[in-house]
Amino acid sequence: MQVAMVDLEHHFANHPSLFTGLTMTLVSGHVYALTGPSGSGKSTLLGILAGWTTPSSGTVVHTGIEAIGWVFQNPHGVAARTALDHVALPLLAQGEKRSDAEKHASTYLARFNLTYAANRAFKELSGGEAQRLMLARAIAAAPSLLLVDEPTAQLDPRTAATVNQTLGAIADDGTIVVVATHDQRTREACTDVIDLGEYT
Ligand SMILES: Nc1ncnc2c1ncn2[C@@H]1O[C@H](COP(=O)(O)OP(=O)(O)OP(=O)(O)O)[C@@H](O)[C@H]1O
Repeated sequence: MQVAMVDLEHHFANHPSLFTGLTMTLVSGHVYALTGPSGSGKSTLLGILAGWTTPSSGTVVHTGIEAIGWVFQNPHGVAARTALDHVALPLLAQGEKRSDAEKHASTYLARFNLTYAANRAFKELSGGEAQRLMLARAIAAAPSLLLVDEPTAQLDPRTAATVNQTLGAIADDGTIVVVATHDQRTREACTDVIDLGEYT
């Protein structure tokens, strides 16, 4: 399973290039921090990796990528549903029995330090808990490629730290993870860095 970026260049009509000459192969089990100044094209590159945006030149070759997951900067959940329900849902959708899905969901909650919050409604969760829940839910859906956009942007530094602590373990199942971020500590929690500042 891999995603190969080959000589990518992108610019919007009548604008200069955001990045150029970007060649890199993303592999299973790695968590890539996607960094660069504001406006350098991080979100645009996530869209290119997902296949939503066609690069101006170069190619992205997906090998063995079946499902792509996203986690956005603002957590979205169902207010009255519990944390456990949010993670069990993708497992039920994969055909697991409810009892198995809940057991399995509990292990994902544990991985993101949320065991204590399993039976809390989404609306009762703090920003950091809700963001960790989004990561747990995304991983439970077993994507081959997970794209995460600024997971700590809305969080204070202490809460952000609780999210960053879980990032290292996020690719344990072999998922390829790309995290767009401005946060130095998020960057340090990842295994690799793609710095768009190097491709201008
Ligand atoms: N559809 C579009 N048409 C024209 N310009 C666009 C479009 N989408 C984004 N841009 C511009 O391209 C540049 C890169 O945007 P992008 O959101 O990818 O940057 P970013 O690195 O994610 O920024 P930030 O760190 O501020 O979130 C910005 O100047 C943005 O205004």
